Amino acid sequence: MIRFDNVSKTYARQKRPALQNVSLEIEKGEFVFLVGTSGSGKSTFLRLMLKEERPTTGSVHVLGKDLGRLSNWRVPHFRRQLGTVFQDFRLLPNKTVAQNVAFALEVIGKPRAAIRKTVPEVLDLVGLGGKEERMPGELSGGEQQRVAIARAFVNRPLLLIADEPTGNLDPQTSVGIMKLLDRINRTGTTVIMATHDQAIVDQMRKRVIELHHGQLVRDQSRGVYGYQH
Ligand SMILES: Nc1ncnc2c1ncn2[C@@H]1O[C@H](COP(=O)(O)OP(=O)(O)OP(=O)(O)O)[C@@H](O)[C@H]1O
Repeated sequence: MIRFDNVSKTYARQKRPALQNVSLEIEKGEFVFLVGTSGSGKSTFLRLMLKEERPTTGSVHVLGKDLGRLSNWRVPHFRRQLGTVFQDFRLLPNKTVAQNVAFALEVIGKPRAAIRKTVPEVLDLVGLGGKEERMPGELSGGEQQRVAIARAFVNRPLLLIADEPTGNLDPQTSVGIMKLLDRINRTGTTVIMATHDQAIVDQMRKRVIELHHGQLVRDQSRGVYGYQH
């Protein structure tokens, strides 16, 4: 599903590489935590998977495609097969909860009738049934993140990429969000999540990949957070 072959990335005008000789494989259906101190390369790793950045050397394969050979005009179609969730939710503030989720389907040309049916289903799945007409500003942080997850999942992506999805949430709310991501993972969606949340990584006991100064220093199944920060 995902393969990094000897991937290094040095940003323009930087001396130190953000990623250095990273090789790994992630299989379909896995749940993977990406950990490491600030600046260790986690976001760079995720951006390479989305083809938002290109490696300086090495190759990245995602969903069977060599991203180095994927032409730019195919990138939007490629990204539609991935769902993304971020720390800061990134909802459209002037659209309702339902409109935020519907928008993800409108941009890919889904028929109206299908949208009308799917949006309430996915909002129920994330525990937001009854809040369809609220504006994002009228929701708690945890609820806003549930909307973001609904939006990411409504296309049934094969891969969900989450960059610190619990970074702005209190511990109890974070547990709810993790239960939801776990449920999504159980439907067969591969989940890759960058995080600084020690309690969550220790609780979930999933595969843990640790980066340090851009190098892969640990790859552990049923792992723990493993370092002090
Ligand atoms: N667009 C960029 N241009 C130049 N340097 C960058 C850019 N993005 C990241 N870097 C550098 O690359 C290194 C890795 O950064 P990255 O954002 O991948 O780390 P991270 O592990 O996600 O950190 P954090 O946990 O703080 O989000 C850092 O030294 C950072 O300063």
